[in-house]
Amino acid sequence: MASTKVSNRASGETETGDPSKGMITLASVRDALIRQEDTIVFSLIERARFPHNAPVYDPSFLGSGQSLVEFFVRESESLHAKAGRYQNPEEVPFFPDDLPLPLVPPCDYPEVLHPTSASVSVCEAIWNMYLNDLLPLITVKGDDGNYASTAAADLACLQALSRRIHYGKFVAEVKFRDAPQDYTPAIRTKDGDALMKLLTFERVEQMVKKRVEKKAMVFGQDVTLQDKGNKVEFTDGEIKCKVDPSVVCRLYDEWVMPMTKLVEVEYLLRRLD
Ligand SMILES: C=C(O[C@@H]1C=C(C(=O)O)C=C[C@H]1O)C(=O)O
Repeated sequence: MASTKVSNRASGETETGDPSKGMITLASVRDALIRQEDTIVFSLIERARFPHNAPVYDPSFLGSGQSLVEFFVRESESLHAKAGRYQNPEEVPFFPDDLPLPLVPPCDYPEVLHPTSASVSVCEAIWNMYLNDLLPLITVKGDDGNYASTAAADLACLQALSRRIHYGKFVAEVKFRDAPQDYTPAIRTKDGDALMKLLTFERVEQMVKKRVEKKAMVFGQDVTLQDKGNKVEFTDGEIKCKVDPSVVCRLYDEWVMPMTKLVEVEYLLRRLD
């Protein structure tokens, strides 16, 4: 199987693979996706601590026509851009227009992605899915006034989802390099459906869904103890999860994996430009 050199910088741990080996393979890319599941599940658990807090999403709340969550994400991305975050091809901003230039010297990220394909972004779809579909499923109705903390939790969820979904570019690059003879005809004829068939692995998708459901169950449990005088024991009892595991499974099934595959297709369609 072909592998792709990504980094030999001493401190350069990237999501794409083991920097000590400096290579990526489909297995190492999938390992990175598995690790990102933890970040996504934990960020959803953090967001679910707060009720829906509708004013955060109300464009009239600040009086500027921009919702608090949009303001929070735009301002955060501006700061992150100055610090050089978007020099990293693994990071895709939600609001790329008018971002300030980095104040830090350029970082020589290894060129793994094809230059014209690197610009693929499904941020708008992620934004709409998160606000309209996912939030009502992971939060209870209500308003506790914790608006800034809520927006900060939203930012963490949005960034984790975006990173995972846009990671499809790296998946697609490795798949292409592993089997250019399979992908090239469909790329040349711009056949998105054929590309979708080629890059889909049903069995892997089944495992992803099962694993994230289990992670939501394990990570979202309260661990309670009972002090029995001479020893401390775990308390048995009903398990209540902080985020519904079936919702996390559904998130991956209906949105995360389809969007990742859309990124893969869009990337491949431009791969030979
Ligand atoms: C990401 C991959 O491509 C597709 C998308 C998947 C996902 O988003 O988890 C899983 C399997 C494939 O159908 C992959 O092959 O690992």
